[in-house]
Formats: sequence, structure tokens, C-alpha cells
Amino acid sequence: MAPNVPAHDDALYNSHASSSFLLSHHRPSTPRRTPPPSHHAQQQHPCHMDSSQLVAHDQFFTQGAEMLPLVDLGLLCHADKAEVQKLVMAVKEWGFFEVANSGVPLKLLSEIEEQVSHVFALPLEAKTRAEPAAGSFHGYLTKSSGEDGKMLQLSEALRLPLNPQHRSDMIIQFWPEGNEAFSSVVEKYIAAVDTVLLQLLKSLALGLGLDPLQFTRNLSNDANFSALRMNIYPASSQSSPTLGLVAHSDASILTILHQSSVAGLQIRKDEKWIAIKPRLGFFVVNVGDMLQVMSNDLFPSVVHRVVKNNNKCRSSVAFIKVTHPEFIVGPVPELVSQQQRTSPYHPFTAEEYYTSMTSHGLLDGKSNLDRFRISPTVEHQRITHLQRKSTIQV
Ligand SMILES: O=C(O)CCC(=O)C(=O)O
Ligand SMILES: [Fe+2]
Repeated sequence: MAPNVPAHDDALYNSHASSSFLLSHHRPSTPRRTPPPSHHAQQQHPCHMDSSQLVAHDQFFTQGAEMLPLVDLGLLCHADKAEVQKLVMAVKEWGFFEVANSGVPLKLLSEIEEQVSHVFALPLEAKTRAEPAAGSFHGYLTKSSGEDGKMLQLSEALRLPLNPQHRSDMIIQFWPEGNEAFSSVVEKYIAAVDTVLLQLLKSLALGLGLDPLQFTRNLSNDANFSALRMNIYPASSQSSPTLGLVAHSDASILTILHQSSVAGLQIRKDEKWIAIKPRLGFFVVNVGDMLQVMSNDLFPSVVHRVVKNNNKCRSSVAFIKVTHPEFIVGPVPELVSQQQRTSPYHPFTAEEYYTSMTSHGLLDGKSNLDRFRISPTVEHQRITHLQRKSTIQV
């Protein structure tokens, strides 16, 4: 059976730190740090995850959907200065952007979509064999609710490890004889999207005047955390719009999303929800909580959700890249000096961040990151008070 696992790739803890303590480095073993008690009431939580306010996609699009900033990966690969600056501005302002000219063939995108539909079409019995083992974040996730009975995982998802050995162990749980087509498409897809991700992180570091490897050198495919998350959102039978994925931020450094031609993704900007229209061959990329912390809040990790469609099934594939489990995630020291601002978060490891999610559970929006805030927000205090324990994960 699936353990109680948090719903999304987000969230963290803390311990106060001077800027020099915030230097990121590995450490051999990490005694668990507990977030300090919360006192300082600050701002209102940025969003209300009230499902009664859902807006159908068609309605958004007839009103004219807002376009995400678009960057050209070909230009970034050539360190084109204007494009690098465009990327940095887009990420600062939106935390989300689209990538054109990624070099990932359209054929591979349609192949991965096909494999997503194959795996979810398996009998439930085969899928539940791959439910996450205790302590694991990977595996098949199906509908689950929290202790208060509120549904958290609303659709089906499969979190495949990026680590090749762990991945083939999981694939065997779905197909005891193995599945060569599935395995090879997934492998090709991971390799291709990883290249995109590394280039984007190099360009971001370059754009901030940092060592180009600043954000890439401590990433890891071997951890329990980096994953390829396949999502499927069956058409809703309700006449009114329904949620397919609760509002959350990703825990990752970056997440690279391929969405099918069916819309559903909405992001939170300036206190409003914005629907993102899928565009063939363009990836949607978003900053995760870890990059928000490393960039010392220059790059926001933005809350997003999925709304189901009335008559169409939607699928998506999220490539989620996380740091090595023992790497201490804190702000890049140069950014602390440039901004003359110490981090509002206690540093943490990926291990601690994910453990926080499992122990506290997914709470709406960015509540997990709030746990690591040195001066917790009013919303965090409210959430801590509620202490919801059961969770799902992204
Ligand atoms: O399906 C989508 O468009 C979003 C998926 C997502 O946010 C996630 O997997 O973290
Ligand atoms: Fe997400």
C-alpha cells in the first residue's frame, strides 16, 4: 500500500543563518533540524485554493489566454546575450516560461505521450503493484485523501525514478516481462530533456553573472527525488470545472513540462489564475522551491494547478530535477552579497525537504516552503495549527 506521501514536489524547513553559513556544500550526515516556533505574522498567503473559484479553460481562451514568455534554446546554447537576459527577466517576473527550439524531436514527444497512455491503460491491479514502498517517493499514485477527508491526489500519476536501475525495477512491477518500447522511449526522453534543463540552468547562472555551473553541479539523478512524473487527467463528468491537481509549487530546482494538446494547466500570477494554452513542441518550464531559495528569492517558485476538461482527457509529463540528498540548499553567496539581503529561509537538504512533506503532508500552495521561513507567515501559522498529516506527492 502507498504510504502517506505528500502531494507535490514542494516544501521545506529551516534554521537561521548568517550569510556565510548559507554557503551551499555537501555534508556527510544531516541531523534533522526542526523549524523554530512561528511568531512573526507577516503577509497574507498569496493564494486561496478555493475550488469553488475554478474557471473552465474554454472560458479563459475565449477571453484570450495570456502567453508565457518564450525563450529560444538554440540562442541560449550560443550564449546569445539578449536571449539570456530575456530568460532571466522572464524567470524573475513569472517563474514560468516556454521553451522553443529545444532540439527535442516532435516524434519523441508523441512517443512519450503514447507510452503515458499505455501505462495508465494497464489494469488497476498491475498499477497498484507499483505503489510507492515505505520511504519512497516513486511509484504509482492514485486518488487519495487526507486525514480530514479532503481529496488530495485527484487523478492518477506515475513517478518514475531518473536513476536507470531504480527505473527498470519499477517498470518490471508494471510489466513483469519488461517493456522494451516503454523503457527505451522513457530513456531517450529523459536524456533529451536533461540536456534542455542543464542548458537552461547554465544560462540562468550566466545571466546572473555567476559560475555557469552554479545551479547544475549538485544535481542528482540518483536520489529518491528526481523523477519523471507522468500525469493523466480523465475528462470530468461534472458540468462545472473540477480540479485535476491541487494547487502546489514544485520542490524541484526546475521542472520541465510537456503537456498534451489538451489544456488544463493554470498558474497563479498577481493574485489571479492564468490558463496556459498548450503549444505544440514547446516545453513549459517552472522554477521549483529549491531554485527560489538558491536564487535568494530572485526566481519565484509559482503556485500552479490543473483543471480537468469536461470532454477531453489530458496528459502531461513533468521532468523534475532535484539536488543530491545531502547537498545543503541555501542562497548562492554572491547573490546574498549582491542583494545585501540574507535568506528568509533556513537552509535544508533535499532529504529534509521531502521528509518535511511526508511528515506534514501536502498543504495548499507553498506551505512547505513556508515551514522553512525564518519568520513564518500568518498562513503558515494557520496551516501549522491545522496539522494535516495525510498527503500525496508530485
Ligand atoms: O499536468 C500539468 O500540467 C502540471 C503537472 C504538475 O504540476 C506536476 O506534475 O508537478
Ligand atoms: Fe507541478
